[in-house]
Amino acid sequence: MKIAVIAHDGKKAEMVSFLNKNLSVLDSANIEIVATGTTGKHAQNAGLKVERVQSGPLGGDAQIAAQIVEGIVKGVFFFRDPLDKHPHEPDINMLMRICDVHNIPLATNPATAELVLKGIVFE
Ligand SMILES: O=C(CO)COP(=O)(O)O
Repeated sequence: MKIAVIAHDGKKAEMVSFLNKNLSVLDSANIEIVATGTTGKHAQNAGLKVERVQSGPLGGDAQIAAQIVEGIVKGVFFFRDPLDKHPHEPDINMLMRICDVHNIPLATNPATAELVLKGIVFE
């Protein structure tokens, strides 16, 4: 199963630590990860194996949405920063809408991500 991970700048460290903490769970469930460009770079720099698409503001959110529409991505972990502004807010809203259109689990903070991951693993 493939999941997408995305984190705004203020949340990238939290995303890397969430992935590191759950590394063995992700591996044992054969979960592949696709990430937006800069989030993926941070994950790769921490030694994690992830596929990268474009950076979010350059269309990465749209690329992940397309993978949801195509039935490739089955869950989204999107650690949004509610205290920052994002010039590509329309793309962010579009991605969240596409998750709802296709009934794809969407975790927007680490607490929810833990619960969703448990659900995915024990599915
Ligand atoms: O902005 C983002 C999602 O909206 C994240 O993109 P990056 O991972 O490229 O920073």
